[in-house]
Amino acid sequence: MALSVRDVTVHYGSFAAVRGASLDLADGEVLALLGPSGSGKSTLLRAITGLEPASEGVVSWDGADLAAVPVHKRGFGLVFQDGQLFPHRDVAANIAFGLRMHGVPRAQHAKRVTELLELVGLTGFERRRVTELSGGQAQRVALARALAPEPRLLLLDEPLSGLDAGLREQLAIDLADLLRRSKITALLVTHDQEEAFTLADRVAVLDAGEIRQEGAVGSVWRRPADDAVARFLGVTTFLPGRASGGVVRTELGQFELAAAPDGPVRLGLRPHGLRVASDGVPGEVTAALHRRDHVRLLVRLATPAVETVDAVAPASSDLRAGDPVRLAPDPDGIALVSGEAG
Ligand SMILES: Nc1ncnc2c1ncn2[C@@H]1O[C@H](COP(=O)(O)OP(=O)(O)OP(=O)(O)O)[C@@H](O)[C@H]1O
Repeated sequence: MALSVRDVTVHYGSFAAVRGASLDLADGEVLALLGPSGSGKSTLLRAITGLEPASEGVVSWDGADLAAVPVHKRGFGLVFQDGQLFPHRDVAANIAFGLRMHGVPRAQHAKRVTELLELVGLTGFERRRVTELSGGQAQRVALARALAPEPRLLLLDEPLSGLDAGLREQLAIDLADLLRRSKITALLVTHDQEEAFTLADRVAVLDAGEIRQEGAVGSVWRRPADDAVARFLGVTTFLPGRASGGVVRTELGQFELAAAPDGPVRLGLRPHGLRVASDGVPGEVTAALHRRDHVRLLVRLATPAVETVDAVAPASSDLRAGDPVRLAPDPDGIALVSGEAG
């Protein structure tokens, strides 16, 4: 295991911002620390880098404890939300800074800078002043600078959150491609689930300083460990049911869920887990919100198990509050929630 974090607790004064966090990261793997604002993601990342002392626990690399290894000797590359470039230097000098710090001979700088600019999609930008870059370009330069000394671990703290939505999506795709192509081992902090799912192989979901669940992206999405994780991952309705042979019977109809163990289960529905259909559970629209590619509905049902649910209709729908509607389940929007209700 490349990175290993065991029972790490970090205090700010008497307040424990991270409690008993453990995680592992294998070579070439990308792990996202995902969680709401204030859940302790940045604090855990800072403890791993050595920027924040842990009051308990061990951070090790290939089995060697890093406690006595200073930040700049850990072989980690860092990228923050605001890339923190040197404003008075051009792009090449910013990237070469990382090389100088790691004793790469000056004669090799220009070639390496050119390679890195190509890697981040900024070929020919060497002489550009960093004050003349767009937000997205600046983050690409920050990434190139962090990658310059070939770090054994890349740590990214909300690297895309300062950018507008469209750019963020594009840069997330480019970054995911770069991490995979170059087989970079990386730890990413984000509060954005789409970003985490685009970039990471595995996610660790934090809430109130604790890692609540850790696993492959798909399994965390489909089987959240508890209600808090489920809510954070977009579940808005909880629904009891009874499973038998991969079919779950509920008051809102039958759901096919191969993973459901026979017996009582708890389902978590995301809004698109219920769709407007000609045949289904009857209800009345109480609100309709028009989104780019669908209409999000709030629907009052006549069932005792759940009174109000979120649902979706096609973008072309002209449903309004007060209209009668029927809803049918869509397995794609349904998760199996483990653990205690909360
Ligand atoms: N230097 C500090 N001194 C005291 N408390 C701090 C300090 N830094 C963070 N905290 C507190 O620790 C908790 C965790 O903060 P942290 O920044 O790690 O959360 P986060 O999940 O990264 O949040 P965000 O997504 O908003 O950056 C918060 O309650 C925060 O207020």
